[in-house]
Amino acid sequence: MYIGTQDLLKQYDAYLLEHGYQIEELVNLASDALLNHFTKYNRFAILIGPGNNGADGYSLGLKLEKLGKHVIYYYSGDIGKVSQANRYYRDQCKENHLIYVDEDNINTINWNDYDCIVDGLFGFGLNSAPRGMYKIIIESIMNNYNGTIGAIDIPTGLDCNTGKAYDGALKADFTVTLTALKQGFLDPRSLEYTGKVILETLAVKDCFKEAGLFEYVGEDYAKEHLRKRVYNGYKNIYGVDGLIVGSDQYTGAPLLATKAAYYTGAGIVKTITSEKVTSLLPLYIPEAIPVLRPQIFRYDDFDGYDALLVGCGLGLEERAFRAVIDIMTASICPLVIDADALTILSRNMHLLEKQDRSVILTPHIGEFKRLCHVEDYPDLMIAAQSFASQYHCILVLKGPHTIVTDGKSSYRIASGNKAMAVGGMGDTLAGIITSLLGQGYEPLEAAILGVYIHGRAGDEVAKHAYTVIPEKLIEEIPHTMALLIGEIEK
Ligand SMILES: NC(=O)C1=CN([C@@H]2O[C@H](COP(=O)(O)OP(=O)(O)OC[C@H]3O[C@@H](n4cnc5c(N)ncnc54)[C@H](O)[C@@H]3O)[C@@H](O)[C@H]2O)[C@@H](O)CC1
Ligand SMILES: Nc1ncnc2c1ncn2[C@@H]1O[C@H](COP(=O)(O)OP(=O)(O)O)[C@@H](O)[C@H]1O
Repeated sequence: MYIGTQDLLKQYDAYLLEHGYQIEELVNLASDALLNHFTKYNRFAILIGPGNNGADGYSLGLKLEKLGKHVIYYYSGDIGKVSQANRYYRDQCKENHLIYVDEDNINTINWNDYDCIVDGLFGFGLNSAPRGMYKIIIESIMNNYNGTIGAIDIPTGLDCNTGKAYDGALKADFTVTLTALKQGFLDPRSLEYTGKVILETLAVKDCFKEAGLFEYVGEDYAKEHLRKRVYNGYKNIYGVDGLIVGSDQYTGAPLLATKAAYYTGAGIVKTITSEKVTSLLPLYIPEAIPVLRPQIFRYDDFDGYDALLVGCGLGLEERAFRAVIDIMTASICPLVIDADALTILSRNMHLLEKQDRSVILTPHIGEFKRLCHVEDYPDLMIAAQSFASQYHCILVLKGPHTIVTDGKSSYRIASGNKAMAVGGMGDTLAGIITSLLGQGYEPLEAAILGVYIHGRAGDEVAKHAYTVIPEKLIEEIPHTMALLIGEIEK
């Protein structure tokens, strides 16, 4: 299953059109996919907007008419300004089935004459609140209609990217969404407007990835990719991780990252940290190996590691800058960069350009903006893809349904919940991803799997808790992994 934003979906349509498809043909395929979901109704009012959502409405209506259904098309706006496909399908409709709605006749329409209203007013092309007659039509239906409303692609008035309703939106009973889920549907509050969401893909060449759509990653991915531990495994085969984390000022983050790495299955974790943290570490997690962080790293300080993590409570003092620069220039194994190290990196972006190894960056949105030196983005998913592609790195952009992308393949992760908005949660995730990287998972796989496991462990805790404390989440990790691998039952 794939996910798109308004711009990504436009990109997908453009990709198909550039690869030999005609827009009328796509609309025909869209109505083929829609048809089954409407055949149980008999009398249809199809609301038609000016774009291809309206074209889908006409094309669907023509097919319903062929099945003997009663169909009336209600349209409005400037008829001279409709899309090419909209005109093409409109021309095939019988004149006496087309009703132009204006202020004079809106109150004469009895919507309850129909057992189904099909919403083909606006789809992903809507870019502001419906105005004028469109708004009046929506209000008239919402105030008077008692039957079933089925939306094509997106209920009119719902923002495709945010899932927020504009002033004037239809509340559908069900939405048949085409090609990909819309980013806005990830926000559960959108359900009030979409009703049940049914995804239908069109019968076209599989080009979701080429066109840049995001894959939605759930339990199936984790089950397929998570590996069983082997019968005669020895700790070294599960990796030696070096965590360059913590400072005398920030002592909690390194403890959480270290514990999370162990609980995710790391063989050995060496926590290269400040003096204060070296003394706290064994009390919190006796398995950990504290290493006092040198003022200046030498090349051989990085020998023998399978994965490195830098960040998590490192601070922003001069020696933290020194440490990040040393790690970026003198170490060679796969690297995870989190928290303060991202802020330091944002002032030294040239360091990222020179990396000849896998680098995973795990910013939250604030850190990402700092890395990009921008205040806002028209489309976060596209911004994430471009960043990863420009810097040849893997980007884990944290938030609800965290984004993971290497610029070529892009994902949104299904697990995680609002109870996880607690300090220390990012440090926990960084430890999990580093652990998987050290265990030999491919870097992109480690990032996706790490985010899924983190969110899933959080979901397990949230089943019986109002907040998810990182400590509790970490302790849930081994159980969650055993569940996913099928070694224990729910
Ligand atoms: N790959 C796919 O998923 C396909 C999608 N199709 C359909 O095409 C739709 C997208 O078509 P379009 O890009 O033409 O977009 P829409 O049909 O959503 O509407 C775009 C039109 O609405 C106007 N508009 C936008 N906001 C407005 C506002 N607030 N008030 C008044 N007018 C406004 C625009 O100027 C444009 O004319 C999809 O939602 C889907 O239903 C199919 O037709 C083809 C294949
Ligand atoms: N509302 C939410 N829904 C889902 N996941 C969330 C939510 N809030 C936070 N998270 C997750 O918690 C983690 C928070 O990371 P971060 O902001 O770096 O925390 P910190 O800096 O405090 O360690 C991320 O993995 C994020 O995806």
